[in-house]
Amino acid sequence: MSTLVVGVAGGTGSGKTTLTRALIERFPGKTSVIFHDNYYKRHDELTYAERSKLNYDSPEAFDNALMVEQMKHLIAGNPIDCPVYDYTIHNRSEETQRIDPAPVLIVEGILIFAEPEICDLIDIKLYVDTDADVRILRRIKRDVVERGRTLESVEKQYLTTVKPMHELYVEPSKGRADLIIPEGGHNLVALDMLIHRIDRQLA
Ligand SMILES: Nc1ncnc2c1ncn2[C@@H]1O[C@H](COP(=O)(O)OP(=O)(O)O)[C@@H](O)[C@H]1O
Ligand SMILES: Nc1ccn([C@@H]2O[C@H](COP(=O)(O)O)[C@@H](O)[C@H]2O)c(=O)n1
Repeated sequence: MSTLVVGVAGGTGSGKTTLTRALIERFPGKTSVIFHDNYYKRHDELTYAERSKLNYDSPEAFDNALMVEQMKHLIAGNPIDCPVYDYTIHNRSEETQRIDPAPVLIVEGILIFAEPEICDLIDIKLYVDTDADVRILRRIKRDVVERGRTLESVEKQYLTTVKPMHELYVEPSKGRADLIIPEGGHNLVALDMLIHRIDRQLA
């Protein structure tokens, strides 16, 4: 079985997961997905307060070697036990998740195109492009409702690390994309083109 690797990058809150979900729904049973976020480094040695101050928007925050190794396993047709990240504690959880290989491997994350070894394994590179004001509004809502954060902590993190790292690493990585998609999973024209391209691979 040959594997088509589709990368979905873009800033925080841009709509990456929405696009990823739209692709999974269109190809039931034919996709496996891995999220770069699940490969954030473990920090058991730090307290919650110390972990909450770390920079989570730089390539060094991730265990990229493990992600590359597991991507290669999936591409070779073998299952993996993927780490599972828990944003509410700023740490990797004790669980792992079994992921089986599939004809289409979707890889999602803000920094996947900023890491050459990950980028080199991706066949179709998609960058979801959304204005920064829209993204921060979405992020505030999500981080407070789903990730147990306060408004003040979201604001502080955004200004100290998220925004500068976006400008340093995420935005420049757009240049490595094959396709730049405004509106992500809601862009029906782009979605249709992608579906045709993936259909061709699966035929
Ligand atoms: N094109 C869009 N128009 C309006 N809302 C969107 C669009 N794409 C995503 N969203 C919403 O924005 C929020 C963040 O989207 P998500 O896909 O989780 O972003 P990311 O994975 O890039 O952080 C979600 O609530 C999602 O429903
Ligand atoms: N403990 C953590 C780990 C990561 N983040 C933030 O997640 C963002 C990436 O996820 P998206 O779904 O928004 O793409 C990234 O910008 C990190 O700042 C966090 O807040 N806490």
